[in-house]
Amino acid sequence: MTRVAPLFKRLSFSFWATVFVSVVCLTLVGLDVWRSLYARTEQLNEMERQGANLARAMAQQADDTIKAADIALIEMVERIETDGRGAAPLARLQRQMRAQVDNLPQLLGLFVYDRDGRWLANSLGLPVPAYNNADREYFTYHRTHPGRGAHVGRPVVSRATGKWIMPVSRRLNRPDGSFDGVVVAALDIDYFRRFYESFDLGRHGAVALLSNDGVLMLRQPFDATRVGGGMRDSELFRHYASLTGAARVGSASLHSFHDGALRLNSFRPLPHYPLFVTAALSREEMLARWRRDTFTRSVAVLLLAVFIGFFGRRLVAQIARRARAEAELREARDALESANRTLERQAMSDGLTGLANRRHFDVSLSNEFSRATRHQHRLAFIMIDVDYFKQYNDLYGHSAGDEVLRAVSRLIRALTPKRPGDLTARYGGEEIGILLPNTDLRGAQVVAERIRDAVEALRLPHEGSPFGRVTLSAGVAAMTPQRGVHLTGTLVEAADKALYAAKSAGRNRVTLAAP
Ligand SMILES: Nc1nc2c(ncn2[C@@H]2O[C@H](COP(=O)(O)OP(=O)(O)OP(=O)(O)O)[C@@H](O)[C@H]2O)c(=O)[nH]1
Repeated sequence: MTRVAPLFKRLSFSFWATVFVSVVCLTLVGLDVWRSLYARTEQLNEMERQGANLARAMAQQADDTIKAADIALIEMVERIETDGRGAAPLARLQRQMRAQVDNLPQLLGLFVYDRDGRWLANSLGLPVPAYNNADREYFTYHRTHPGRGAHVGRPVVSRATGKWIMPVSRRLNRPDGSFDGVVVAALDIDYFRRFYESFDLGRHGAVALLSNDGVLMLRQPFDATRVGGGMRDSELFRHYASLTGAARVGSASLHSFHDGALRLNSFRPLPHYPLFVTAALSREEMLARWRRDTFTRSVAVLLLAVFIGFFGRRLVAQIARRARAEAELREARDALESANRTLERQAMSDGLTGLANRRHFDVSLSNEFSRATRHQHRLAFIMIDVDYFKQYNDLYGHSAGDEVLRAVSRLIRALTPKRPGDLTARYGGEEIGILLPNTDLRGAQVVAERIRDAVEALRLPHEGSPFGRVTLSAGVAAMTPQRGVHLTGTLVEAADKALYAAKSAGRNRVTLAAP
């Protein structure tokens, strides 16, 4: 604290004002940068949440759609394997298949093929056998795989309807377990597309349904050249395939297989089938609005900071100018006061000796006389005169005489008591008076003797004096002034008379006035 406080005072107000304006501007800009970064993170988080929600909805819809068709297939397998393939059971089965297709809007048709791929029954009412489907991928799959689970095949264009379908199929077995044909549900690709079209994916977003072995089942926007094709080389598939378990529900920024754009891909597996969905949203598109907002606000904040900085600077400069002007005024006032004090001192003091002058002495004498009268104190006065000074001037010159007066004055000043009211003054010519309030005759005599003695001891040569050196004589008077009886002049006259007596008695001595 003790170090900080002086530092605070030493640095100017304009310095602190500059610091304040700078801190305000920097804080403003800093807060805006922080807010913008926070908004960006929020925007990306929101995008991730949106992608995850989309993926969840798509996975659920695909799973439910396939499951409904698969339940119909399970029932058909059960019927055929139980009731056999006679004309009557097949006619009954075909009626039931038509009813199923009418119930499920995602179904374009249900089909039964024998072990050679020939049509046994269908829900479309087409003559049997109309086509042979032994070449289809799902047919080959079931012929070569003894498993009884559902198989979701590559999307193909239906031979019966000419529409894009996704085949879901199951294997038919003989009682001995050997292959005996396939039942197929043809899912309408348009059914999925209509669902996907209901999502707002932005201009650069995309959603897709893929099989776990890398076949693109469906994509929105729809791309007929890629649907049913392999995507094993795509960044998306490689990333998904590297994940296992719960990690397959997640998201990653990946480059698109289709256009190379960087998108945030949220993926999720279907709960019951070896498929997964992905919802890809464009980071650039999502951040475009954030960029626009940030740019507009940043320009406004920067303008504000520049505005504050500019006017702050002007204000600080003005404050600094005013502070300088005030300092100059203070200096001028101090110089004036000092000059006044010097003038005052000069007006009250004697130029040659530096002692109080006659005017000062008269004022002090009057004051001290009144005070002594009021309090009935004694007031003493010593009148000092250099002996044979005229001769000294004549012998050594006026300047040398001045020098003696200065030396004697210095001595007298040094030896005179310094109590309040004591005053040493040049009374006139080579005469010096010493006013000593609260001092009796004896006390004043001691002072006078000490001065006389000291001057003599200086041994300043004086050929014109019988003593051979500069000496002085003093007359001492003291009184307790009585109101209406004494005047200020009374004390001076008494001292002057005593001085005259000292001169008459041979000089270089102190004479006391008669009480
Ligand atoms: N150098 C100098 N001389 C001064 C000054 N003031 C007065 N004097 C001279 O002091 C002398 C005073 O002489 P007087 O008082 O007549 O007598 P004195 O020669 O001192 O002799 P005594 O006083 O009788 O011992 C005069 O010649 C004045 O010219 C001064 O400021 N400087």
